[in-house]
Amino acid sequence: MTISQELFQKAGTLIPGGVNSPVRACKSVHCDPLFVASAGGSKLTTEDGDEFIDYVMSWGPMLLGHNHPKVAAAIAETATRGTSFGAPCRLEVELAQAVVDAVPGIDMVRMVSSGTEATMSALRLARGYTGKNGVIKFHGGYHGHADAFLASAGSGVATQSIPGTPGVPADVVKHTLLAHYNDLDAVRTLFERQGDDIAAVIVEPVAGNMGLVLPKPGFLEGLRELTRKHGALLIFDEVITGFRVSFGGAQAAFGIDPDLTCLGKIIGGGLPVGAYGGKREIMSHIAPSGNVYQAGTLSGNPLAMAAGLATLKALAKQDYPALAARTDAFSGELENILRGKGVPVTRNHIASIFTLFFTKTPVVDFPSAQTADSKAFVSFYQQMRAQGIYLAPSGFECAFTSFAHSEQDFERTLEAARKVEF
Ligand SMILES: Cc1ncc(COP(=O)(O)O)c(C=O)c1O
Ligand SMILES: NCC(=O)CCC(=O)O
Repeated sequence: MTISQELFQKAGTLIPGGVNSPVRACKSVHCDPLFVASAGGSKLTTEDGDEFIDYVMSWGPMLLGHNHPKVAAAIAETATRGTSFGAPCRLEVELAQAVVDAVPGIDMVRMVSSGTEATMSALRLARGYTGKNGVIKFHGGYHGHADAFLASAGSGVATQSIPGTPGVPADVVKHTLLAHYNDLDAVRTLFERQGDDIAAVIVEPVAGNMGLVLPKPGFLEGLRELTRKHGALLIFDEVITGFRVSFGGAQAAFGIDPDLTCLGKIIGGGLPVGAYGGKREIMSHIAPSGNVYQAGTLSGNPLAMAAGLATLKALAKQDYPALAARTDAFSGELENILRGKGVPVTRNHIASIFTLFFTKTPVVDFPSAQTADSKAFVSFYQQMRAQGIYLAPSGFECAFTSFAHSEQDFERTLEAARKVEF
């Protein structure tokens, strides 16, 4: 047995499924998870001493690469002054300023400790602000694990084929309305039928939890128009796309002005941070300036703020278009290699994110993502992992590159792909 396998066996007796988040268990690719001992730049090193080129990057946060010296130094320096105050600190103001400066739709922002908290709180605010209950989400969209969002969710819910999660009351689910991503007509119909009681549309502006799916031209614009028309809020869940699709997120890249924006992952530089923000008039309804309650013992934690701030400062100096072009070229070559082996492949790419779907069908929504051949994916995943390439263990997730990935990393990855047999 490897050390990872020993640890996983022990973990299984102590932690449900042996993991603290289901997607890590690698169940659907019929592998045991690798236990990571350390990470630096584009690489992970396991407890067994094996090195992997990482395209998971902690599920998105590590856009600068693992253990970036500036981020590590900021955390260490801040820790010398204490780890949690439960009282306001300077770093919260500085990170809030950095977020407001970067993200066009955010005038005010509230820090929380995860993406789940950000989306859950944004929905509560939308309901409190509009006095309505309904929320439209998209099939295959994942917004964390709050009750309202687990219906037809992507990511691990899709990977494990969990139809409707036990434990979520029907009284809650009845307020969640579903449409297919990129299907504006379906959203229009929901508004026509039930518009009086729809508080918000929540959308990943670029979907990243059914694999990567780009918005069709006009889709996001249409959501903006429909929500305005019916007095509902448009919530952009930019937990993946924030600071990644561009420094100002997908909203800056696509020129759409959402009412509320949810952030997570990159904003914490690898520490537990989420945030939700938006128009001053709406945000001022949050307690204590307003009556929509939301709180957190560790919200605005100094170590987390320091990591986020150091990350955003370093990212502001990075060449996003260059990384996008390199990721496009690399993922395009990967696509060519696989196609050359006779397997059908559809590639979706934006910025430093891509997904290769094992299907001929263009992937524009959850049903088309589900046409991908999961057997081919499992085989690809296993053979790549055996050659030191660490991909997300599900066809419904994205591959992430980072500013730390070198051309040599890409070349080694392509070399591994050339050896894969289907
Ligand atoms: C788009 C999106 N929203 C929300 C979340 C939830 O964030 P967290 O896992 O930090 O709770 C995730 C990822 O997990 C996500 O990808
Ligand atoms: N794209 C899905 C996630 O990032 C989730 C990570 C997790 O639940 O561990």
